[in-house]
This record gives sequence, structure tokens and C-alpha cells, in this order.
Amino acid sequence: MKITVIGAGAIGLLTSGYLQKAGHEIQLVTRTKEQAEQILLKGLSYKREEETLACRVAASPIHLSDMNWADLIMVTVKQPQLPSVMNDLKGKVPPDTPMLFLQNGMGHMETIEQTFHNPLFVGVVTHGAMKTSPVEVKHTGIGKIIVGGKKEWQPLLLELLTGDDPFSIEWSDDTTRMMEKKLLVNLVINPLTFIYQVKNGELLKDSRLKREVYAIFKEGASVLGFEENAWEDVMGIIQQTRENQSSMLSDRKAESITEADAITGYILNRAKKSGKTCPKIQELHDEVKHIEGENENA
Ligand SMILES: NC(=O)C1=CN([C@@H]2O[C@H](COP(=O)(O)OP(=O)(O)OC[C@H]3O[C@@H](n4cnc5c(N)ncnc54)[C@H](OP(=O)(O)O)[C@@H]3O)[C@@H](O)[C@H]2O)C=CC1
Ligand SMILES: CC(C)(CO)C(=O)C(=O)O
Repeated sequence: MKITVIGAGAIGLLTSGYLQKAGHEIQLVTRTKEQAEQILLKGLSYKREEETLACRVAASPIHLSDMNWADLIMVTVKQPQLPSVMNDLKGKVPPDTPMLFLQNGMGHMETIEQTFHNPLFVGVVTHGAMKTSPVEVKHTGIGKIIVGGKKEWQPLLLELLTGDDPFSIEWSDDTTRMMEKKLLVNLVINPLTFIYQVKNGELLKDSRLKREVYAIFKEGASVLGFEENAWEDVMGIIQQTRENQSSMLSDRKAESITEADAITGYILNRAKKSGKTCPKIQELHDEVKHIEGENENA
């Protein structure tokens, strides 16, 4: 399958590497001309434990990329970058080209559906990935990608779902629940790792942090309607990605806008609609926004 991956960050580089290895042809779309040139010159490499895998992929900056080439377009930019990417893609993607969106958080698909009437898919990623240079990514935690969309479009994605271990892609018939489960994970991990500037695994090592993790889990699970047994799943993903620097902590280090509005902000809105209060999540949200504001003004 010919796949255009938009966003050559941690997830874009990781998925491009593994999908190319699984036999797909990749066009990697960057924001800058400089990154595309480096990828063309050096290829990309993805590192898992002691093993480094390298591959060659096509690359071009978004304003020069051909959106007619691919059988599938995967969008792996972060939530705050989606509006600009959507704007760049408007009128350029053929109406029957399937598009798969792999963002953390919720709320984005409603906006995307208003602009694109293509076969749309949404996915969640539980891998840990850290970009270590414009052409290199470290696979810091093995998870999976779960995707979903309208059932009648599932056959379109079947070819993609044949990814090799440890890069498996699964289909979900219930995208809302799939996204809510991932939202609960990000709610618990991302803001705390951002605030305390620790790797995911530290959340389980430090007893004070673990208590905070549980308090956030309780509030989030109540808003999203999860039972106590969801705790095990959340713990499992923290454990799997213990060596990862969460994507929100990466934002702090890069002084970029975070995905807080689509994670803590989304939960707070949803709680408000159902008359619930989430003091702990409110506190976290305010703290992340405060630090983000300080970075912006620096
Ligand atoms: N990293 C992780 O471990 C995980 C991340 N996720 C989620 O996956 C999504 C992607 O995250 P991640 O890969 O970490 O993020 P990164 O910030 O590493 O990557 C985003 C990439 O998008 C690029 N980009 C921004 N604007 C444009 C544009 N207009 N055109 C083309 N490219 C653009 C950025 O380029 P530039 O750098 O030049 O600005 C950057 O390379 C997020 O929603 C995140 O929450 C989910 C699970 C795990
Ligand atoms: C899976 C996890 C928690 C990995 O760190 C992630 O989604 C993120 O960093 O945003």
C-alpha cells in the first residue's frame, strides 16, 4: 500500500519505519524543507533496545507534497497543529482517499468530519516513542495501534492491519470507547509527567505520585463511566511505557503548546455537562496551562 504519513515526529517516524519494513511504500511529509532534506539524505532509523533498524523513505515538506499519490493518508501531528494541517490539505486530498488520524485526546474528529468527507479513520497509539533527531526515533515502549471507523470502510484498512510484531495494528468496532480508554491513560500520565518532568515509570515508583495518579484516575473514570478494573489497564500502559518521556513532557522540553485542551480540558467540559466536579483534574489543567503560558512568554 502507498502511505503518506504527515508529521515526521516521534509517532510519524516510528510508524513510517515499521510500515516500510512491513512492505508498504512511504511518503513522509514534514513541516520544514530542512527535515525532508535530511530524511532524503540520511534515511530514517528507529531504535528498539539495542537494535537499530534503518530505512529509506521518500520525504517532502507539506507545501510541496503530492496528496494524490497515496492509497492512505495518516496524520500524526499533535492536536494544536491539526487546524493548520487541515487547512493545508483542504482541496488537495482526492475525496475517496482514506485518512487515518492518530492523535491523543478527544474532540478533534468532529471538526475533521466537517471538512473532509473522505473515508475517515481514527486511531489510538499505546507505544512509547521519542524523537532523538530529525531522522531518528527511539521505540521506548511496545504497545499497539488500534484503529476504527465506519464498518463499511474496514476492508480499506485490511492491508494495513497486517503489520509485523511488535508493530501490530488492530481494528475496534467501538471507536468512542477506544478513544475514551486512551484518554483515561493520557489523563493520568501526561499532565503529571509534564508538571514533575519525569519519565512515565516514575509515576509508579514514587508513593506520593502514585496517590496523585489514583486520585486523577478516580475522577476521570467517573466522568467517562469506567469501573475500578480500568485501573489495571492504566497501570499496564504506565509499566509498558515506563522508559518513555510522555508526549506532553516532550512539549514542555520543546516549549510547544500541549494537548491539554483535548485531554484535561475535554474531561472538564464533559464533567460540567453532567454536573460533576473534578477538583484534581481542574488543578492539573490549570497548572499545565500556567506553565505553558510561562513558556510562551519566555
Ligand atoms: N510520542 C509518544 O510516545 C506518543 C504520542 N502520541 C500522540 O501521537 C501524536 C503525535 O505525537 P508525537 O509524534 O509525539 O509528536 P511530535 O511533536 O514528535 O511530532 C509532531 C510532528 O508534526 C510535525 N508538524 C507540525 N506541523 C506540521 C505541518 N503543518 N505539516 C507537517 N508536519 C507538521 C512536527 O514538525 P516540527 O517538529 O517541524 O514542528 C513534528 O515533527 C500526538 O497526538 C501524541 O499525543 C500517542 C502515543 C504515544
Ligand atoms: C502512551 C503514552 C502514555 C506514552 O507515553 C502516550 O500516549 C503519550 O506519551 O502521549
